[in-house]
Amino acid sequence: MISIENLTVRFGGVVALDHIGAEFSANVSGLIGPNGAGKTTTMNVISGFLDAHNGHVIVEGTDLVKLAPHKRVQWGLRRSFQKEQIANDLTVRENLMAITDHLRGARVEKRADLERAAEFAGVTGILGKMGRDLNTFERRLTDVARCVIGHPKMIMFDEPAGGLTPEETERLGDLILGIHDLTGAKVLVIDHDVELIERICAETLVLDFGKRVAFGPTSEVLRDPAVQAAYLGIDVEEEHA
Ligand SMILES: Nc1ncnc2c1ncn2[C@@H]1O[C@H](COP(=O)(O)OP(=O)(O)OP(=O)(O)O)[C@@H](O)[C@H]1O
Repeated sequence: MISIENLTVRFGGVVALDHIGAEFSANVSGLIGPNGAGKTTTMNVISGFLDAHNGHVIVEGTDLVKLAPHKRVQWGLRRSFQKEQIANDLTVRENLMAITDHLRGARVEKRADLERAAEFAGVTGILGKMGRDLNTFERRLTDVARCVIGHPKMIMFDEPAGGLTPEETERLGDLILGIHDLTGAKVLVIDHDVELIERICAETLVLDFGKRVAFGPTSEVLRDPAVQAAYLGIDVEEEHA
């Protein structure tokens, strides 16, 4: 269970998140909303890039908002970024080792963990390739491998389908769906690709202007007129006229 309670973030006069609450029980959940809705702010608060003015994010009994950011990684929090954090002058293997090096455990276990993550993400064949030589999809797969290393408990993906072809998006969706079975982690996905969200996220939270518009099973949420008006740009008045 990922329990977001009363989460509030302000930037000066802008209320980026206004007392947001949602209890995600699905293995893969979605977070959607138009530009400026507060999606990235939510992810930044959970990962520790930003401080919340108020509220809690409780996962498996731990309030992540209260943990120091580096302790959140040790606890098992992982995230991907809109622009992947892959070092160009390191190989894929070295990029993955940058994660395992920061985790506790014996070297042999870390190596096995790395190999398992690489195999899962489908990057075993490119472990020797330099970061700068990777195409967009290979970078994204490397990012997935980074996220599943080291017994994660919660993984957040920020627009994972950005810049991918429909076929690549489908393969990435399959991978994300497999993460819980591999690691036991809960997954939270932000994306503008509603088809992807509908396919892989059992539950979805919709934000608009920092407020909760809807939360629940994804198919129900996407049919909600308030969501269609806010997110999909459909004029509800017109629809019902
Ligand atoms: N560092 C900041 N300083 C001031 N305002 C900010 C800052 N970061 C975000 N905001 C504001 O907070 C609100 C929420 O922004 P956020 O980036 O979370 O939205 P988003 O839903 O992720 O949008 P997008 O889909 O465009 O990435 C917006 O009004 C934005 O302008």
